[in-house]
Amino acid sequence: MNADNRIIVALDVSSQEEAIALLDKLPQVSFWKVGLELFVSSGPGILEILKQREKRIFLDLKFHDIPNTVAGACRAAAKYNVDLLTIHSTCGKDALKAAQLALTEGAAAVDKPSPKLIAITLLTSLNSRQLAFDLKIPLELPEYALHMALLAKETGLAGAVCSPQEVEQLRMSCGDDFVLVCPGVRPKWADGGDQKRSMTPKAALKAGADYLVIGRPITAADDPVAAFGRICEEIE
Ligand SMILES: O=C(O)c1cc(=O)[nH]c(=O)n1[C@@H]1O[C@H](COP(=O)(O)O)[C@@H](O)[C@H]1O
Repeated sequence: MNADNRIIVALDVSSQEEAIALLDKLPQVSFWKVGLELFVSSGPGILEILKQREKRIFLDLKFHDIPNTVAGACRAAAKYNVDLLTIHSTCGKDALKAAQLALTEGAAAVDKPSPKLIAITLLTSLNSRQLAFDLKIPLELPEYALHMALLAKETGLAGAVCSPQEVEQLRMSCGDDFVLVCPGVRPKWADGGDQKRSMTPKAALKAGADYLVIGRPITAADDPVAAFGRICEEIE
């Protein structure tokens, strides 16, 4: 796979019009992420637009609920025929299992391939201090992230979302077939913003990420085309 096919650009805007403007500006991007801001603002229409343009789609709705509810949400999401879908590992094993089963059944019911369900391990906006003092988790951060990834793997999920700082360890423990998606990616020249566990795109890929999720360093740049091009050059 070309290095630039491994970049998923986050469409974190608040209207379909803004999203389409970014799609028009960046036709070279092949994989887009639709997250909570855009989906809640404008609904599923954008998914159809991305499909018409033959783009791959990461539908990042980060489900987090009881088994019956996440299963229902996954069954409904299966009809969108996206490539990746997210759920929080902290839902627990029963909910992860129910979600995976419902997604597979939902996709079969509409005769579409099943999206890959991937689990959030620990949000990249959190650091070890917050894990210990705010969330009161009595584990070292890398150990916690690995535990959450293994929970997803043992439950039959296709992969996990993790920070690039943990991806090497997760790759070693979860194997090559487990899809590892890394947000919290920052080129040296970009603002860190609210991301706490970052690495550069090149270092994240070298550490074992399958895909990088990058938003603001591209979409909020003065020149998004130049920013995307610069990142592709840096990782080639
Ligand atoms: O699931 C995600 O994609 C995600 C998980 C995570 O732990 N951290 C994280 O930043 N994300 C998403 O990745 C994107 C990162 O955007 P930027 O910080 O602008 O590059 C946002 O859309 C986040 O919702």
